[in-house]
Amino acid sequence: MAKKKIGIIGATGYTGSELVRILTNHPDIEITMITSESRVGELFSDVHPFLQGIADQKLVSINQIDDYELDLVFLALPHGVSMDFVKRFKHKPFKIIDLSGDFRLNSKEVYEEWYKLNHIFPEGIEKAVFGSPELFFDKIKDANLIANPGCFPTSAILGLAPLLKANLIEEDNIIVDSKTGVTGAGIKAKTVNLYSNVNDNFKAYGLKYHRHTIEMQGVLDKVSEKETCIQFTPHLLPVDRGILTTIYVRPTGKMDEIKLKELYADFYANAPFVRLRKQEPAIKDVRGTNYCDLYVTYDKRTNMVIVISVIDNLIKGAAGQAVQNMNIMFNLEETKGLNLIPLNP
Ligand SMILES: NC(=O)C1=CN([C@@H]2O[C@H](COP(=O)(O)OP(=O)(O)OC[C@H]3O[C@@H](n4cnc5c(N)ncnc54)[C@H](OP(=O)(O)O)[C@@H]3O)[C@@H](O)[C@H]2O)C=CC1
Ligand SMILES: CC(=O)N[C@@H](CCC(=O)OP(=O)(O)O)C(=O)O
Repeated sequence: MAKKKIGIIGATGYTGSELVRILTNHPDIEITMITSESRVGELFSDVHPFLQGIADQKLVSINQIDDYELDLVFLALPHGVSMDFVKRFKHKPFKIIDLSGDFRLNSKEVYEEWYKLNHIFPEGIEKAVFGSPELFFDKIKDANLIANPGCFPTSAILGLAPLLKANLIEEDNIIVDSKTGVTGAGIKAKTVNLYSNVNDNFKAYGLKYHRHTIEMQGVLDKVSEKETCIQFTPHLLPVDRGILTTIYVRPTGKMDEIKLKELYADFYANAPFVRLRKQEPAIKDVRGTNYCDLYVTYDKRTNMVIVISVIDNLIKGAAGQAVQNMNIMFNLEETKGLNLIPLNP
C-alpha cells in the first residue's frame, strides 16, 4: 500500500510537535508538509532541537498547501483559528483532524457563551465527528472532519461513559476534579504559567465556567440520552504533562465492587488504549503513551462510586488520539504507530 501523505499545520506548538514525533515512526504514512507561520524556512528540528537528526523537514507556510498532494491534514492551531482553515479547505480532497475546540460543540449559543467567539459559528460543524474512538468508532471510520476531543474531556468521558450508558448513576450530580500539567496551556508564554507561579505550587482555576464542562456534558448527554450536569474544576500541577481526574458519582440503585469492575471490563473489552487498573494509577504510568488508565471503586460508607482516570494530555488528550483517529479513518490497525511504552520514572 502506498504511504498516506500527511500535513501537520501549526507544528511549532506542543501538539504539532508531538504529532511529528509520533508519526515519524508510523510505518504507513509520510509526513509530507509541516507548517509554521512564525518560523517559515527553518528546519523543524531548529525549532525543536530534541528532534535533530530525526525530523529535519523544512517548515513551510500554510499558503503553500496547493504545492502538495495530501491525504489528511492535522490542524494543531488555537481555538478560533482552525475554523477559518476548515472553511478554506472545504473543497480540498484531504480529510481533516482538528485538535482545537472549534468543532466539538453543536450549538451557536454554547459557542458564544463558552468560547467567547463573538457570534462566529464554525462552518461545516454538522459534518464533524467527535473523535472519541471508544465511543464513536463507526462514525470516525467514515468521517472527513474529526473534532479531536479536549484533554480534560477525554479523561472524564472515558471515566464516566460505562456508568452513564448503563444508566447506573445520578446523571445530574457528577463531580469531575482534574489536575493537569502545564503543557496543556500551549507553548505561548503566559504570566500564570511562569516558573515562579507554577513551580512548588498548586492551584485551582476555571471554576464554574471552564469550556470543557460543556464539551463533557454534550458528549455524555449523547451517551446517556439524558441531560447530564457536571461540576468540573481543573487544577494546575507543577509537572510538564499528564492529567489525573477524580470523578465522584452517586449510584441510583444497589451497587457493588464486582458489578462495577465487570461493567468497565465489558465496556472497554475492545479498547486497546484503555487499561483497567487494579490500583490507583499515577500520571507517570501513562506518560508518553496513548493509554487512558482507569481505576473504579465503590465506597459503601458514602454510597459513592469513585473513578480515577489518567492520561498524557499531549498524547491520549491530543496528538495520540488524533493518530488513533487517523488510523481508523484509513482503515489501519487502531494501534499503528502508537505502541508507546510509559516513561516512568
Ligand atoms: N496542549 C494540550 O495539551 C492540548 C491542546 N489542544 C488543542 O490543540 C490546539 C493546539 O494546541 P497546542 O499545540 O498546545 O498550542 P500551541 O500554542 O503550543 O501551538 C499552536 C501553534 O499554532 C500556530 N498558530 C498560532 N496562531 C496561528 C494563526 N493565527 N494562524 C496560523 N497558525 C497559528 C503557532 O505556530 P506558528 O506561529 O509557528 O505558525 C503555534 O505554534 C489548540 O487548539 C489546543 O487547545 C487539545 C488538547 C490538548
Ligand atoms: C493548563 C491549561 O491551561 N490547560 C488548558 C487545557 C487546554 C486544552 O488542551 O484545551 P483543549 O483540549 O480544549 O484544546 C485549559 O485549561 O484551558
